[in-house]
Amino acid sequence: MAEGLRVQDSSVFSKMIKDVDNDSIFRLNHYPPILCNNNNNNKDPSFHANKVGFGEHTDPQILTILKSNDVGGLQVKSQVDDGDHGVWVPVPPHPTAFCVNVGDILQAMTNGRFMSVRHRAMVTNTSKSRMSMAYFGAPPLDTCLTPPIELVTPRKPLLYRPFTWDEYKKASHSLRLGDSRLHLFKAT
Ligand SMILES: O=C(O)CCC(=O)C(=O)O
Ligand SMILES: [Fe+2]
Repeated sequence: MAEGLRVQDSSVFSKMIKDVDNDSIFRLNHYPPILCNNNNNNKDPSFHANKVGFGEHTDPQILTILKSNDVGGLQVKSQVDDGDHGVWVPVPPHPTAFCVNVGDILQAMTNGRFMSVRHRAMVTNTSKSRMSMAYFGAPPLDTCLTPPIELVTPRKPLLYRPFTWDEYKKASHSLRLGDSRLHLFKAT
């Protein structure tokens, strides 16, 4: 990504994740099937369960590498503008591919060239559990997050003030899952 952005230090993003003190995490999510107490045990083909299993959010870290079993449910929101007019686009499970999401701090570190993606997981299956696993690459807590100088120009001034990953995590604890956290760090 750094090479694609013509950043001289091409390890500027990867070195944060490779650091021995990185704060990366690995999470397993389990979405049990929706059981419904209707009279025909959900065998009615017109019955479509549709519930939010994991609410709309952006991942706060640098990037996420995500994979699920063969049960669908992941959706990403397209074109989020100020009026929040995006539409939900399903991301079907793939047997051999991972889904890679840009996280909030990559958005800050690329000065908005890459945008963190709003996504959610729906539960639509009435018979089979959905399982997903996600690796969230994060820097050490005390890393100062600010874009490389090549990405800050008079035409693209600094969007977010420098902050540490620790500061970002603490600030987001005061917000709800779906709230936008990055705006707390907007440069003035
Ligand atoms: O289960 C999924 O596909 C998405 C999970 C997710 O967004 C997360 O764990 O942050
Ligand atoms: Fe997520």
